[in-house]
Amino acid sequence: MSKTLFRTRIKFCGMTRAGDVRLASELGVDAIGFVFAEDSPRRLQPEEARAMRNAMEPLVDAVALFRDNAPDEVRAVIKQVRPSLLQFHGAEDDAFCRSFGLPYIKGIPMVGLDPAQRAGHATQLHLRYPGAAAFLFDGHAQGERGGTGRTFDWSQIPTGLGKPFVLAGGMKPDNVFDAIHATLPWGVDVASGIESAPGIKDGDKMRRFVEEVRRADCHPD
Ligand SMILES: O=C(O)c1ccccc1NCC(=O)[C@H](O)[C@H](O)COP(=O)(O)O
Repeated sequence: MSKTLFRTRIKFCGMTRAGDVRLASELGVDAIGFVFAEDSPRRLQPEEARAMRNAMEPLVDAVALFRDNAPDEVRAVIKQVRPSLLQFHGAEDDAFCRSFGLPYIKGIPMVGLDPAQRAGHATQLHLRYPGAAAFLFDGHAQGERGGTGRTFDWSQIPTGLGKPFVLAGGMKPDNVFDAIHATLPWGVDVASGIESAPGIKDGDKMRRFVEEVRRADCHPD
């Protein structure tokens, strides 16, 4: 596709208030993430997420995020919230991620990789998650939770993935322009960089974030 027509997708993650969801939709955000990971300060109950799902406009993806949740819990969320995509951030394998019949994004920790993991990373990811719709590269180490606002060394992003990738980890209005230029992701994902407190989104930061992504798309070189 011509560079001038390409548009970097935006996902706002860890929404907990219907007003924030409405503003995100108005700003043209592509996807909204609801967190069900047990240890998250942004964790929602399925009924809370359902209320926010109902505040979403058409043509915006609802993403349900899990970290080693039990299969029954994933199924209960799907039934109540009707997400269009699932996102897994734990030790789930491909068979588990696929078993719910929805496309899935696999979160990949990018901090603390050893040389063996770095070598042939794209191939390893292909073999481990053949069913993934996309990978999301995040700024935490294996076994840690995401959503902490930490970046990672973007030069470690594997090349030759053959699938879209989403850049996450410490994205904020002040660095997302440079991050897009440095890595050319399919999309960017942000949680804490648009917050005033965990789960409480800040309208000005949300607006500035979207403006900076649009600016990067208008200045591809
Ligand atoms: O957000 C959480 O609390 C969370 C908990 C457990 C696993 C993943 C979690 N969040 C992942 C994300 O929200 C995104 O990957 C995010 O873009 C990265 O977070 P941040 O660095 O705060 O932008």
